Amino acid sequence: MPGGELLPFRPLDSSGILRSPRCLSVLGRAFPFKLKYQTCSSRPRPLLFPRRWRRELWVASIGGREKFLFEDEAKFGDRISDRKTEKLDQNRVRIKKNERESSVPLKRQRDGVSDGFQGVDDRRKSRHFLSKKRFDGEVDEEEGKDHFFFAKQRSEGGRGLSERRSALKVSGEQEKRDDDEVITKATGRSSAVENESHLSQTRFEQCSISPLSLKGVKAAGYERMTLVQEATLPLILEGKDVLAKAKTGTGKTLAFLLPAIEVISKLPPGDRDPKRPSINVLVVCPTRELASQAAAEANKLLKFHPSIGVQVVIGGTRLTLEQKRMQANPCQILVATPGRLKDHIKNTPGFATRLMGVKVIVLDEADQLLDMGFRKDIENIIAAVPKQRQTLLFSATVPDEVRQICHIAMESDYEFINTVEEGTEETHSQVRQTYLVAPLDNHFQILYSILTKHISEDADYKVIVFCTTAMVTKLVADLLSKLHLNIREIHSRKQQNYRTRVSEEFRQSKGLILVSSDVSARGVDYPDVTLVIQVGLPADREQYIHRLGRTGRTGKEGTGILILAPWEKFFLPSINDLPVTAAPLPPTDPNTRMKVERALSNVEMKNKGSAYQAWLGYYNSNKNISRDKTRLVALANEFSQSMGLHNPPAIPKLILRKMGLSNVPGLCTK
Ligand SMILES: Nc1ncnc2c1ncn2[C@@H]1O[C@H](COP(=O)(O)OP(=O)(O)OP(=O)(O)O)[C@@H](O)[C@H]1O
Repeated sequence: MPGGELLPFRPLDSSGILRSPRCLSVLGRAFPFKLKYQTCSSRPRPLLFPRRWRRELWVASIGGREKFLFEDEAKFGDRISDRKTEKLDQNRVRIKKNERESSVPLKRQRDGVSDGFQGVDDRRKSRHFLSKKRFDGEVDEEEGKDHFFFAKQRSEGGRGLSERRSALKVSGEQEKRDDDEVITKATGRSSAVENESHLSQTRFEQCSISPLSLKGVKAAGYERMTLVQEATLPLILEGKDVLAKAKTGTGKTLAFLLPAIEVISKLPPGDRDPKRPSINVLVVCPTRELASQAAAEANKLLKFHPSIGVQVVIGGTRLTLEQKRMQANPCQILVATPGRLKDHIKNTPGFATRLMGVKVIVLDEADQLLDMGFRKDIENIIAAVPKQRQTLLFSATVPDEVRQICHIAMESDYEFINTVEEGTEETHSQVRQTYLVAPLDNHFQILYSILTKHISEDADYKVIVFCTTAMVTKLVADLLSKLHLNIREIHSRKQQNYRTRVSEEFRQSKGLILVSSDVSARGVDYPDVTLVIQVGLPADREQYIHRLGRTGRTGKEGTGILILAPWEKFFLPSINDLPVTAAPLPPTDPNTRMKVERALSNVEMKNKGSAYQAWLGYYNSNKNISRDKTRLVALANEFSQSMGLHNPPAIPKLILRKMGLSNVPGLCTK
């Protein structure tokens, strides 16, 4: 978590009531969506923030002195929208209840909001199913075993494509045809530009999985196992806890789903009550898109297992709908995002009991889930499942710190499977990576030039442009639409049904650009992405790798471009072990510049103001930049100028105070 220790948000007093009308209107501007959710406009009256909300508002402290508002946009946005749907559900229940109990005095009905929250607090108090066990974060001395797993094909994988193609020729045309057929079946695309270094020589029928699972695997179009699947399957079937690291797009989802399904299919009949089956496999994913995708993959594999069901529970959808769905179609595999899972543990009758049947828990994108942003939720979830279980942690990046806290979830004798050979890159060799360094003022123009060039070169283009925050994503999407590019945007400030629709459209399409915040950075499997552009500083090395990993999946080729300002070059040493090379700047063309400037002048001022504030917040949470506040503001004002503004947008004084930016020269306040 950038920015250090987390402290409660200041303006809320201990009772959670915001009394100052001034604060309220300021907060109203800062978090309009939050106040909208509360169905309170910026009318100056006391506003009750429930206790659980107060935990969502943070002030971070650097070096114990400077305090500023910290917002993890993706997570925060998801949380707010979760609360919104949950609140709607509560209101519906309340209305029904009030309809039934028409004798309840009107005054009490009107006070329903606080009653409702009280009810939730009461429910929280009665969480007898949560153990008292605490995790103190101490490093376990006895680490698990490490397996740097190099299948015998690895050396082959290191070869260039042409060499690989001739190797295929030597080994016979028939084999090549077989392989082509497999890849075409699995991906719907020809293997002409595919590298197979992620695939092992082991076929699924060679491993000990049930005939029904094998049929499912074959029907999904998979023939040979990927390296990570080959390495982890026997260990998981043996009952081991496994931490697995494998490059992006190399089939980690199937690597944990397949053995998990096997575990369920081998459960004795006594453990399987068809009317109210317990949840046997719990998969936790950091984002909704990823959870839906994992559930879809599970459904594919379960095609011939009619008695095993899978359900997904994610924020942004109605809790009651999910409750009904789980009742109507009980499942043994549950895929969930942490926030919504916690809601079900608290609010869904019988859910906690069903969780006591968990035999396998999977943390997908484990390093992110075990990071500070999710850690508490994960600890609570782990406390809600039995101690006697198997734990699987998967990710493309496993920083040392994550290995040190693995014991939060796993037995000390867990196995560490690493399919990324030490000394080799964590990214794919078939993905060409470059970076450009240019003044902020030129970034929009450079982005536009790169996109138009790419589109002209590849009619089947499919591009993801990653931006630093949700509001900057919105701004860039607005700008590129005004430049008549075929754009979709996705970020945490969009409604879940919109996110699902756009995500599905992008999965199916070609000739489309997705402008995204980090909600698409990890795990999302969009086939055939041709180019990934990262504009501005990635949150860290891991995020750079995951974002880049949206292209070059399953051996396909791809390109990654990182656009930095000169003062962001400090990021480059953190990726200097990756094959990232400097690229020349696209030629400056006065016509393009004019076009971009004209489009910028048509972008709504409100969006520019929100982007400016979000930009300032994002870079203020980066230690390297926020150290010198005067410089930070000067840089933010460069960003403002790059949006075509002569004066920077005004920011509420309270927000600036929380950011630790009061009285910093160069800022406009309101
Ligand atoms: N054995 C296999 N043979 C061919 N394709 C496979 C195989 N296993 C998985 N795939 C395909 O590979 C693609 C990537 O899989 P998946 O999304 O699980 O990758 P990942 O390693 O989890 O990526 P990330 O690190 O980005 O989360 C999917 O489209 C999946 O269908």
